[in-house]
Amino acid sequence: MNIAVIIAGGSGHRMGQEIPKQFINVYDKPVLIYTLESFQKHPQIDAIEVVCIDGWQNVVQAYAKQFNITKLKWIVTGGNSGQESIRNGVYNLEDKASADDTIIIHDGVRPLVDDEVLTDVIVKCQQYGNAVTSMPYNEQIFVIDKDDPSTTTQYIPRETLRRVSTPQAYKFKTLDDRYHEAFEKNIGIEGSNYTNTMMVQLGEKLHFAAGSDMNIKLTTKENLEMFKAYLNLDKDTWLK
Ligand SMILES: C[C@](O)(CO)[C@H](O)COP(=O)(O)O
Repeated sequence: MNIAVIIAGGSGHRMGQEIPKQFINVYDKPVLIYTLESFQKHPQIDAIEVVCIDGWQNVVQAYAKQFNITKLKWIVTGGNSGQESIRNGVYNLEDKASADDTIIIHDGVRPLVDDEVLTDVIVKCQQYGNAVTSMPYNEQIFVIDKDDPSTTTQYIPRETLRRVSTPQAYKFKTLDDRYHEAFEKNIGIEGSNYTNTMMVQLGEKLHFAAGSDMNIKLTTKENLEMFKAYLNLDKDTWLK
């Protein structure tokens, strides 16, 4: 089975809105539903779990019914951080998923994930045991000087870098075991950590899958405007 775990646990403070960003309506549809529709229509996705900010579970249920997200099987309450939310989603699958199932973790606020990106991350995970969506860097990256943070004297050659996003796919047993280990040992769970950085800190080798420039994360108001522009560029795909 291929199970999507959609992380919708954030409160959206960075966008300066009262309503969490995954629930903001764009052309009469919540951002989260655009994301769920991408998984709903992908033939290789068997089931969807949403990890949701507390208090919004009924809203997710109602929207899923309204927009016909029939693959949605479970709604789990998020935690106090991104890593706690993903962990809750993974632990909820312990009596539902098999060891070899592919678990596709995705940010609920990345609504423009397309079929090619989803297919590649699933295929690569089945081939290598895990896969993370990634893109090359096309800007130069300079390191902040620790004694004088508004200056720099060092850069990282961009050819040596990949920027990683979601979806990311992992085999269920490894993912579940690694979350237990990480929370027991307090490794890779603080601050801006995510499944990918936790896995690397625990010694796993990750495999790159194809990414897309369109697969933006809606963090700021400007991202939201960009999202609308993309929707209008390809109305047939996204605004049906
Ligand atoms: C993929 C990711 O950038 C972590 O590598 C993820 O999108 C981070 O999400 P966050 O909500 O900004 O922590």
